[in-house]
Amino acid sequence: MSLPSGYSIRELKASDHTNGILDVLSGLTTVGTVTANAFESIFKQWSTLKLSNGSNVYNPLVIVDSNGKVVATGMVFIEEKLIHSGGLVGHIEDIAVDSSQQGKSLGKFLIKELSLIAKRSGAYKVILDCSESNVKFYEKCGYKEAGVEMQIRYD
Ligand SMILES: CC(=O)SCCNC(=O)CCNC(=O)[C@H](O)C(C)(C)COP(=O)(O)OP(=O)(O)OC[C@H]1O[C@@H](n2cnc3c(N)ncnc32)[C@H](O)[C@@H]1OP(=O)(O)O
Repeated sequence: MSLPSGYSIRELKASDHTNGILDVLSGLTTVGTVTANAFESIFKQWSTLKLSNGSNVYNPLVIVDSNGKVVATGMVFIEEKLIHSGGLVGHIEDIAVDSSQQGKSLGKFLIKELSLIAKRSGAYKVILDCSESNVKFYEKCGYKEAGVEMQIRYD
């Protein structure tokens, strides 16, 4: 599977603050105020954290169009556990494809790349939470329903 012509995938950069990523994420949920300083500080924190095996904990990716504008984004966060002999679990988070770019397999490509990062980092599984309306999409990406999400909110 490859990206459509004109699109490319890469790791998030500190300079992506002004590159459309926050607009893309607003198609997923409320983004709120993220100043350039806050973006840089979060980016630095994500870039710094490492697992015991040296792999990155945070792995944010973006897909950009031929003008370099972010049109899709998502990340896999790798959790280091005590169980499963110090096993690693990937958590797919904050997946969003710009509304004008949906249906071009960008989301599927992004999930494939994020899942591969988790596998290469040593994860024994990758999990995610999604709405009922996105179940079919994740099934097309090879994921299967397992368990029920529970939450308590403080916002
Ligand atoms: C862990 C999380 O972050 S969950 C939150 C996911 N994000 C959102 O809901 C934000 C808004 N939605 C989006 O950003 C996008 O619609 C996404 C990420 C859900 C899908 O991205 P797209 O690039 O549009 O999907 P893509 O074109 O790769 O679709 C892959 C396949 O899934 C199918 N598909 C995509 N979305 C859906 C859906 N909601 N229901 C059923 N099938 C779907 C496509 O038809 C395609 O099928 P095919 O391979 O047989 O042709």
